[in-house]
Amino acid sequence: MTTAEQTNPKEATGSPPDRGEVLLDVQDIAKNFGGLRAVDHCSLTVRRGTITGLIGPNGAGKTTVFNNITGFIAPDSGRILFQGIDITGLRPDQIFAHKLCRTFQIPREHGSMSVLENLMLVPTQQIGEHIWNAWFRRGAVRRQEEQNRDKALEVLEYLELTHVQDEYAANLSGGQKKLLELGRTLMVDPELVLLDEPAAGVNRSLLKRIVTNIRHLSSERGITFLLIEHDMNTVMNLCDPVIVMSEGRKLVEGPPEEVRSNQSVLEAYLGGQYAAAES
Ligand SMILES: Nc1ncnc2c1ncn2[C@@H]1O[C@H](COP(=O)(O)OP(=O)(O)OP(=O)(O)O)[C@@H](O)[C@H]1O
Repeated sequence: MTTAEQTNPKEATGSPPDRGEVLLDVQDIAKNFGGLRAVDHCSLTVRRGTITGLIGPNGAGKTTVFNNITGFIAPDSGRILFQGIDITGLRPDQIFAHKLCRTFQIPREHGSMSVLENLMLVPTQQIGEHIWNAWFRRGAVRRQEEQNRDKALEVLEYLELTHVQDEYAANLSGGQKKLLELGRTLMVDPELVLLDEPAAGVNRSLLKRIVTNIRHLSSERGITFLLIEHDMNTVMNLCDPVIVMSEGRKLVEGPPEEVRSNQSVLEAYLGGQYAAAES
């Protein structure tokens, strides 16, 4: 057995001791869809300052865990703490307001709006949304819109998307749409960003930019990341620690090189093929 943390599925807790405080604490969550157990008493933690990878074979339950954390699907049982606050069962917008943000496997841009407008739409506690504010506090509303626009322009510059700011979002390439998704999270200065397959459908040069951006946002702005990714090169380059899920639970957690050579991870990925080759 390697030094990667090998966990009993029912007691899957803990992480390497030499990291920052626990930012996200997923405690024993379960989610069934009819007779199918998608998440099976899964526990995991994400420590502040890390870029944590969440990997596992298709159907392991990774996206369902993301949906549970971000309020898109409530878990049937278990608890989720973010910065020590119980966020279990809160709505997505309430969780977003805690500065826990996510991107989607398939980007969800507003195609008929410009790239700049897509960013300006991100809810940043806009006072103009209340009708009486729009009537009686017009100056304040205008100032906030200006601040919002300045923030959006800064995000676009950071992500090197300024040249497409007036383009319809529908016209962006797959990689640019992923960058726009990342940009939406940056509108609220997030604490934790969950990225669902940031490398999927992205060409090599844009993938390099996305990886560089994630690294810089982590080291320069102190943003913590949890990302699901099937592209192992990206995971190995970017993530530490790496959490492996299988059959709805955390199987192993550890540094990427240890996880890669872990026997139970190989078995989980290769399943029957691996067992047959061994015998
Ligand atoms: N809304 C749903 N209704 C019914 N079954 C679902 C639903 N969402 C997910 N599942 C099932 O739950 C299981 C876990 O799915 P999930 O998408 O969480 O896995 P995953 O690890 O993210 O897989 P992938 O890597 O292929 O995206 C799968 O068997 C999937 O078919």
